[in-house]
Amino acid sequence: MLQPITPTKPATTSRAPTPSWTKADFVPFSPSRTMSSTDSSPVKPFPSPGPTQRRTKEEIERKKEEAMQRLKAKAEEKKRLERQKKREQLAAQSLSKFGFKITVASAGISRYGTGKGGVKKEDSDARSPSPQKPKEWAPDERCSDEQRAVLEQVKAGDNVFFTGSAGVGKSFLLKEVTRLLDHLERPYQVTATTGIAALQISGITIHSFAGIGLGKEAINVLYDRIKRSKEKEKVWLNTRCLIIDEVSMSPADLFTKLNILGKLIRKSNLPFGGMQLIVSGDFFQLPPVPEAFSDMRCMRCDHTHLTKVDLHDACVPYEERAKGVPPADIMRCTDIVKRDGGIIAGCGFERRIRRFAFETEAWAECNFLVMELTKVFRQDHPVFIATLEKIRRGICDDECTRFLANCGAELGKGGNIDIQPTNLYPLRKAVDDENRREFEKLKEQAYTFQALDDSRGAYAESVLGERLANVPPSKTLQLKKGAQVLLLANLDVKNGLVNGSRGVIVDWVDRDAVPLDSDADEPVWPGQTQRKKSAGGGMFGGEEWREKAAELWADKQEVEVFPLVYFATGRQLIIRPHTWCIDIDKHNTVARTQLPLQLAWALTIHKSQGQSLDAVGVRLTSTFEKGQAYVALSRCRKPEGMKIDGFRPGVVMAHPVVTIFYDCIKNKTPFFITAVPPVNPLDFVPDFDPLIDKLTRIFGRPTGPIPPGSAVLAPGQKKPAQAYVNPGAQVVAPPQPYVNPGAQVAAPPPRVGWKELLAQAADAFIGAGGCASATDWKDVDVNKPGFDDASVFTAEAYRVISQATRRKRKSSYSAPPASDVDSDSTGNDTLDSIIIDGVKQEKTGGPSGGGKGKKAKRKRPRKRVGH
Ligand SMILES: Nc1ncnc2c1ncn2[C@@H]1O[C@H](COP(=O)(O)OP(=O)(O)OP(=O)(O)O)[C@@H](O)[C@H]1O
Repeated sequence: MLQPITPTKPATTSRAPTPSWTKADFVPFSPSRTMSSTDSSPVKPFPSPGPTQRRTKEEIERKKEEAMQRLKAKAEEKKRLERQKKREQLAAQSLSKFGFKITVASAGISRYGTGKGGVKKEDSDARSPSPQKPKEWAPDERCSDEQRAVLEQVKAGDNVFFTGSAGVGKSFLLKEVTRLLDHLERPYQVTATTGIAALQISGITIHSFAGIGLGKEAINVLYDRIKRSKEKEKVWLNTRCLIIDEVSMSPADLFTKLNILGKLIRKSNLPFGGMQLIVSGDFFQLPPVPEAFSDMRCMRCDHTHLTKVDLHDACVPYEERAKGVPPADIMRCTDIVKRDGGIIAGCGFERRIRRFAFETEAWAECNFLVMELTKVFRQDHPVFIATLEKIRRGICDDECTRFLANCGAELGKGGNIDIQPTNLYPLRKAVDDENRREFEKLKEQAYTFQALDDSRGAYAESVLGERLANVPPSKTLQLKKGAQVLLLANLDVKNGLVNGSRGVIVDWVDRDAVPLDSDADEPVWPGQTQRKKSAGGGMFGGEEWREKAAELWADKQEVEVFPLVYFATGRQLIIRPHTWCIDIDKHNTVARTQLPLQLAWALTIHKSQGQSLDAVGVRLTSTFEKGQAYVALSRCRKPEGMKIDGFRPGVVMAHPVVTIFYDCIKNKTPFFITAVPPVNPLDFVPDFDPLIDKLTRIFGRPTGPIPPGSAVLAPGQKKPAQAYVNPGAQVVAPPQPYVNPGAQVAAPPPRVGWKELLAQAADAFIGAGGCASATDWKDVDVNKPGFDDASVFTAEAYRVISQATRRKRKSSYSAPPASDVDSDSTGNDTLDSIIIDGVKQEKTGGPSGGGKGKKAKRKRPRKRVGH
């Protein structure tokens, strides 16, 4: 074996150096020479050959081989760059035809400056200030006075809601807000209510921030989910300031849940647990997608059986009818009597079905400083701006109709708008038809991909086709090189590859290709970013199961390639199959595996919200939603770049509640007035929760029935008490509940405690023959098919209680009782220092209040399960 040349020896010199070894030291290497363990003579190292030594044949061969490799690598690199350039050209060409530009964004976020990119660290951390904090901060010089005023309020720490028509620069201003927060070193999170809106402001979705998935479940389920993950909890705890864009698309329930979750996780009774809230949006634009009646779940106990009940006037203690606000339905969580005699207990919780976030108590609690931006930046044509403002408010007079009829004169005539318009349609079907037409124009070879559908449960199997008939990932997907595509899944949120991202297919990659380089400009191998990290191993929908589904999908395809897509964000990605699961109920799920792509020459109006476009074709024939026509018509920068089809005054609609809300903002009058106090967050936490004692000390014990809610304060109103004495208020102030003398006033439903609920559920479970007695619960496999919600609930509750009891017993009351059971606590809020209303409270009684002395023993009542 040869020793490496030591660095002290020059590798090449003009003269041969004198060897530092003697001839006697040189022992030629002979492979036959073996070393025996008994050989006592010290083995001398083989000396390195000097530069004058002749190279061996093998060495020459090796060098030659290396040189060849280098040449090959160089040639490949050259080819790669050429291929890359070609792909970029193709992508740029195809996207720019539609007015999209490729913006090469670096990975992560530049915290100071543009605020571009995703979250640099793990998603778990709020964006905390970086060490290179800019010394000086000044708003962008383009900011208007209104925009500067918003920044001042943000700086002051107020909860701010800024609103205004489309194009007044709300998203633009949010970027300025993040620059300001960076400067102030105030940890913040930038979120939006949809993936595409989040992409516009380089943020994440509000769901992703909160760690609540779709957020449809009851508050206690979501709370549990967050508490079980240290990372998710850390995000909530570390965020000082929460930014939410496109708040108009946030369902009212989601806003309510986030408020309560914020309080519970941050252990503070302040709205959203004391975070500063900066929300922006225009409620005249598209509203949140309404929840189907069959999908509604109880916010308190996650029961799926809700029934509509008559408005009992005693529960409507605020004035709203005088303003013309239509009364909202009340849904009550009720029992289900099963055919076999068992009962799945409902908790009796009632809530009013509201659509918009501003209709909730959570909104009222936040006491937003409402700031309306009025200067429109997207358009500069004064008549166009005035027309859009009328349409925003649901007004369409002759002047508007005439103006809109003359729009789009230059489009397609080779004038100053030479890009192909992006067509916007209200319905997905029309979008699909147009995409197919454009697709057929491409001369490239078409590849077809068939979806793989699967189901769990007998019922799911019977409705598989029906349930998957209208989902966006199509059953048969045809793609070609050069096709414009839309991503249908959040593949890499940090790098802006989210549901709605636009790109072009620039190449085909062999399915068996080895993982490619992870250069910034190279395709990221899908395994790194596309694998959905879902728990559950081989279970239906679990990670292993998804991998298997992807393999089965691949076996089904006739072609063995994946598309390489170049996105408008400047990133490219090999797109592999993705699986979507739709839960019908606990035991039935349908799933589709397909490439998460859709052709995208045309877009739905929903997907276009928040975008500015230079050339648009607006097709309004089948407009079905309030605000839809306004969103479509306000996307284009110039009237000459917008061609309108199917316009009639009837498509211009504004939601009456939104109109009332904005009138209140304009007149500085209260929207709703309420005497209902904010709900106690503990109404949504089971009383066997391990942290219940600690939480009770912060929030107090809930008393009385939970009001059905939805009583909202006016923008700018301070407290409910002040609302009634506000002399400036121009509305009839009704402090007394409205009681209809003719109506039979139904009594509010009795309060059902968690224990009763649990007992009822247990009875139902045992009654249904689930197991013989309560003690058998611990052996229950809750994942076994055939178990209904109640039994799962009961069995899991049993587990929680027994775990907590075991932990308590283990500690033998020698350690602080609450922290014993608080296995999920972050550790900085033990019994000795708890946070009440955002203020750290020191517990008295211990030496120097620091909690280092012996803790007082505390007798804790033994908890029993229902019966
Ligand atoms: N102060 C400003 N100076 C110059 N341009 C601005 C200013 N504010 C916003 N803009 C530009 O106006 C256009 C529209 O802005 P932006 O998308 O932020 O509006 P928006 O209110 O969020 O619209 P939408 O409600 O449709 O989402 C963008 O091109 C943006 O760069």
